[in-house]
Amino acid sequence: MGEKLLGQSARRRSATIPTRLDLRASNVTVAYPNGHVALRDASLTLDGPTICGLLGVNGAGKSTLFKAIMGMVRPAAGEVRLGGHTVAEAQRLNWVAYVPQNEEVDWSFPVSVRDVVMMGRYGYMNGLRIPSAADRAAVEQGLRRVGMQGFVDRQIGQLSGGQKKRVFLARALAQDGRVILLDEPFGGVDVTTQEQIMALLRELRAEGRIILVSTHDLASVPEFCDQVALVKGTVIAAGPTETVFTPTQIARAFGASAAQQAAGQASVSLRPDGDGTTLVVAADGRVLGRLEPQGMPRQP
Ligand SMILES: Nc1ncnc2c1ncn2[C@@H]1O[C@H](COP(=O)(O)OP(=O)(O)OP(=O)(O)O)[C@@H](O)[C@H]1O
Repeated sequence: MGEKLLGQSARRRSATIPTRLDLRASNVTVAYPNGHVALRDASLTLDGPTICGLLGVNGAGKSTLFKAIMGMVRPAAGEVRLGGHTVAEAQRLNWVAYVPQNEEVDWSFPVSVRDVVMMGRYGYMNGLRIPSAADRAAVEQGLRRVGMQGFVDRQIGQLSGGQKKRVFLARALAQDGRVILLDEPFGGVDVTTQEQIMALLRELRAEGRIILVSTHDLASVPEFCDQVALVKGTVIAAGPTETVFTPTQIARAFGASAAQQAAGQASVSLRPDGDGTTLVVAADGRVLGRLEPQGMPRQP
């Protein structure tokens, strides 16, 4: 009976996966129970396959947008659709996989690496959660792809920060999500691990998935993001990296002083103007943009 049910749901999944998947967040507003509005009227469209960087200061609303895409918070207004499906339907189809920030996980919980990665398969199992041969193979393959196959029986709390991240990536791989959300995958990892994770994300894009990555590592964005979404209480700009990851837009999202560092690679400087605004100036003296006191851009 269980096998039969599993077979039916597997058929349903394969029948409904579109060849091109899109993610559409439309005018999403999220308020937490304490009344704090973390996102207001946020819209983002991603036509996969793609790698999109989600950028913004601490508290800008990046994790909240992830939670809305995963169905962990219900928007007070607006909606998220994946391949035309609601978030609840996409969850049933196992489309959305999530790699959390290390800080979000209770590492004292006594589970092995195998158990954590197997969680990615729960959506494919019946109520008894007895792994099939396919589930075990997906777990093994996920761990192999992130180079953690040698740690399968280790308690998750006994791993380094970078190793924990790789295990959660393996969980997302085992889940075979069409949309993969990564919350700061490069925080606290060494350069080699960062390069390995980037290479893996490129592979996942080549497999047709949508990858949405929140990161504070702005320097790496032009190298590995096709698109960028800037978040500041809403999505203030989104689109191809070359058009959105510009000094003026970075200054808009990160504020004047942070933008000086963030946009250092683009050789810009910020210069106060007489009327209380700030000029964004290129190395050759061209004025690239002008920031209003509250950080909103205006044409020079
Ligand atoms: N459960 C909650 N209840 C109330 N407010 C919350 C809750 N979670 C987050 N917030 C607030 O919502 C805002 C957005 O938080 P969010 O975690 O989405 O930011 P973020 O961009 O992911 O930040 P970071 O870069 O620090 O991870 C912040 O002001 C935060 O304090």
